[in-house]
Amino acid sequence: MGKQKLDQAFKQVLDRGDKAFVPYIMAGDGGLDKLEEQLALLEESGATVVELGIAFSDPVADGPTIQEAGIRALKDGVTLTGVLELLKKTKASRNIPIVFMTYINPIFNYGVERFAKDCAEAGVDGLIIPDVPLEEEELVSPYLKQYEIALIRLAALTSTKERLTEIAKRTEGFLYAVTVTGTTGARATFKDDLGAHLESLQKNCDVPVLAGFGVSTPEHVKSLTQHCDGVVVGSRIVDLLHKGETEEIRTLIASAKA
Ligand SMILES: O=P(O)(O)OC[C@@H](O)[C@@H](O)c1c[nH]c2ccccc12
Repeated sequence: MGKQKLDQAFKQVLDRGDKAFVPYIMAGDGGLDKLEEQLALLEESGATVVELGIAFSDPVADGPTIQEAGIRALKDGVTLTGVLELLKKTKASRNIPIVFMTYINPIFNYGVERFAKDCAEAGVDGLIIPDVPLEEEELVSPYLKQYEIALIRLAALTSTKERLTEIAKRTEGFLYAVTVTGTTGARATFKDDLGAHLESLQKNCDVPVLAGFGVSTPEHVKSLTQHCDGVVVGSRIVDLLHKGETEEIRTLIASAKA
């Protein structure tokens, strides 16, 4: 459960010499009744952990692909409550750890303590909350600690060395190393010194370092994972899932294998 389940999942993958692959999908894109099947597809395809997005009306960190997926989910009437209920009901049919990506607003609206409790009951093992900086995480961290839910911190390219060190020290589950300055979305290339940046993050971090934002091809996965423990892929997966291109999804996930 929780943090421990994440640690075990990463250990298993890294011990056999593979890299971690964390796909992101928008919960309820295509209808909430499809979620169980989508999670099963990702688990079968060899994903290490699934990052599940909760649709929100003001997704400040997201680019067009994920914004559109969020709009589709919201139009379909998907809510945080609905997602939690579905995950709770289908928990027994799943082995793969789940991490929520949600902005802080829906959590406040739901009630922080109740949210942490219901996440634990639904089998949500970790959280990514992009609009809660280090200085404000006390708003949620005590409750997450109580239910052993990992708070995954994001390391931005623009942060100072001191700040990055603190983030790497505090993070739980994994460190989310953001590879670009800007919003989510598939990109063609990365900055030249990204490898060195990822390696320096790894030096200060006891949990796996995963690179995310812009990662969209098997070639990206191969080259980035020379410098870190794995990748997070969002927009490309959202796009392929929307188009029903499941074979492409399998190929992309398999590219993290040794
Ligand atoms: O879509 P990309 O560029 O592959 O990036 C991953 C990303 O989608 C996923 O991790 C994510 C979706 N929304 C976020 C908001 C903040 C941080 C991360 C995310």
